[in-house]
Amino acid sequence: MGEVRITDDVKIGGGNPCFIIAEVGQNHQGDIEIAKKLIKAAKEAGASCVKFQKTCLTEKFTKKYLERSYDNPNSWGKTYGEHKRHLEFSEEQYRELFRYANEVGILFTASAMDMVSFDFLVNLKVPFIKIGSGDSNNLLFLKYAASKKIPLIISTGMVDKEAVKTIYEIISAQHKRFCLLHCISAYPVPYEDVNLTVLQDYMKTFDIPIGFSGQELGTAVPLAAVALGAKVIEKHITLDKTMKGTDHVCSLTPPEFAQLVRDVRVIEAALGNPIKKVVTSEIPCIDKLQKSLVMGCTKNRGEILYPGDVKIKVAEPKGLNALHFEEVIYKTLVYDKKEDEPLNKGDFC
Ligand SMILES: CC(=O)N[C@H](C=O)[C@@H](O)[C@H](O)[C@H](O)COP(=O)(O)O
Ligand SMILES: C=C(OP(=O)(O)O)C(=O)O
Repeated sequence: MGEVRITDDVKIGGGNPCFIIAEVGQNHQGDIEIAKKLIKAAKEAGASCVKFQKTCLTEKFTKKYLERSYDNPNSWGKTYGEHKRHLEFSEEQYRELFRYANEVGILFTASAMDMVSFDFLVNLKVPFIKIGSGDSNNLLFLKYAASKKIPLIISTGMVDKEAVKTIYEIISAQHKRFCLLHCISAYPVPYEDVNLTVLQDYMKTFDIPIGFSGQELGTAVPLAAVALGAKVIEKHITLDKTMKGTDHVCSLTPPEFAQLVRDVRVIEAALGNPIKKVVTSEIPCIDKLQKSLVMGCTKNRGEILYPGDVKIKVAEPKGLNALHFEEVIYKTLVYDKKEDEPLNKGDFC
């Protein structure tokens, strides 16, 4: 699996730490101060990056769609257009947030929800661009994005494996600086629909870093994703899950996000390497509790050690590691030995 370079210091894939994206999305309620609080919270939680969603409404939606009534508790307007306009930051506000994230010291980017937004983000000089699941079937956009040669992280909700292969082919025809995220687009995703083992299939099929964008509740599923080898994790972050908005319910609060990051780092450390061996930290327990070979009875030099004559016990001093039991049986004692005395190499021949 290749590595994707995001900045001079940050790479995704290989042995690099899992890249953890705090997805603000539209959980800022259209309020730049809340957006800044979320950037700060993402930094303090230890996220690798904070992400927004940039949309040019007339590029992403048809006029009719924007005029459609959007009458629900998460709506910020009577029509979908009013709702989205309320949530959309201007380019100037994006520049302000970008500067703020730089000051705070966290990578900043957004998903480009259309080509106009893609160009804006390229000009803003974000380190990579996210393409959300809403564009996983948008082959024109994917070709355009690939041609710009900026690193991409692409989610694959709402399509099947054939479409994911098409995404892979379109981008890799131009470059390999991209990652694919397994994703199911529901808010929240029922656990039975997550199908996390798709990650393993992606890892077998594609020679690029694979990650997971989770819209289910809690942190168990992204943690399992890391255990399965995900190199990118994306989760929504919110100041308050009860706020108005479609995504708050499946988001993590700052303390939950911080716990996720800590747990991801624990899992990465714990995955270690697959060669089973005795490790240094076990030595005190070996010294204290590992069993060794001792005499089961008193016997003299020249006598044969029959199976019942050798016991396996925790002893001090220790005898031979008990794994050598079979090598001792039917050997002849070279010294006199009392019951419970350790049996060592050289004590028999
Ligand atoms: C597929 C996709 O774009 N999903 C995004 C990323 O997860 C979401 O944040 C949507 O923007 C959000 O759920 C839309 O909510 P509403 O329609 O209430 O503004
Ligand atoms: C829709 C998005 O992401 P995902 O498909 O990963 O939820 C996004 O990043 O805007």
